[in-house]
Amino acid sequence: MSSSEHIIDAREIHAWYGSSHILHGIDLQINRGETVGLLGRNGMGKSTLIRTLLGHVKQRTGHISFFGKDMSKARPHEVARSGVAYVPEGRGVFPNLSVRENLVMAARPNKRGEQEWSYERIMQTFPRLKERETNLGGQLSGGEQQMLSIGRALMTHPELVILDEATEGLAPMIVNEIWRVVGEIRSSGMATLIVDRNYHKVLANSDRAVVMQKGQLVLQGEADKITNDPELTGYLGV
Ligand SMILES: Nc1ncnc2c1ncn2[C@@H]1O[C@H](COP(=O)(O)OP(=O)(O)OP(=O)(O)O)[C@@H](O)[C@H]1O
Repeated sequence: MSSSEHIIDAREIHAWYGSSHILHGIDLQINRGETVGLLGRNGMGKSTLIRTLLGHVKQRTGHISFFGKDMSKARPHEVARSGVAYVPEGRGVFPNLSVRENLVMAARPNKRGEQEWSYERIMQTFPRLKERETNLGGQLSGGEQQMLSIGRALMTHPELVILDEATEGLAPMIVNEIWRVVGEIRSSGMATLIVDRNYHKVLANSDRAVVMQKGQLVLQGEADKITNDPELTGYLGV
């Protein structure tokens, strides 16, 4: 596969916070339309890897390309323009704008100039947001804000959407809603990188999974194979 077919092609990534060496030579590729689960215990470097790919961690070495273009030194706003949407835990919502305004202002057509994820489609996908259409972002529950944040990401028509702990701290019913939407995104052909504590759900909803331990990738492969790997539970501490 040529590198331009990879959405992300990261090689030998190292990253530091001050003098703490956190990532130790990570190679990660994400292909078009692929759903990848990123697993590992707390503190193993998952968020740091995502933040490094997005240009938020300045102390980094290695090679990162997006769609075959060198982005090793890119800054966050340049990455954001490259077709990768990041949904951080419970953020990215404007509290003083309505649900509708939050969504409409994010809209950007896809490469063919179409609004595949239109406002109406987002309303169908998230019936709870439809009920809150005129409410302000700041009046929503945590789960609704998370849905709005995912909805905003979809309306930008990214090639890849990164969901970092999207279900963290939410009520079970909302968590189920979010997993349903993850399935819908997957079947729409949009690539996804998912981090979530519920590794069963991650594996059930991914094509491929990678497992991190102490800043390194220690296990990777097709999700159904990883599920049955006897080393998995050891790496996850479960
Ligand atoms: N801003 C920071 N400054 C210094 N050290 C940090 C910072 N953020 C994270 N770390 C450290 O980097 C290591 C990796 O943390 P990271 O958040 O990437 O792990 P994680 O796998 O995402 O875990 P979690 O699920 O707990 O977020 C940890 O040892 C953490 O304490």
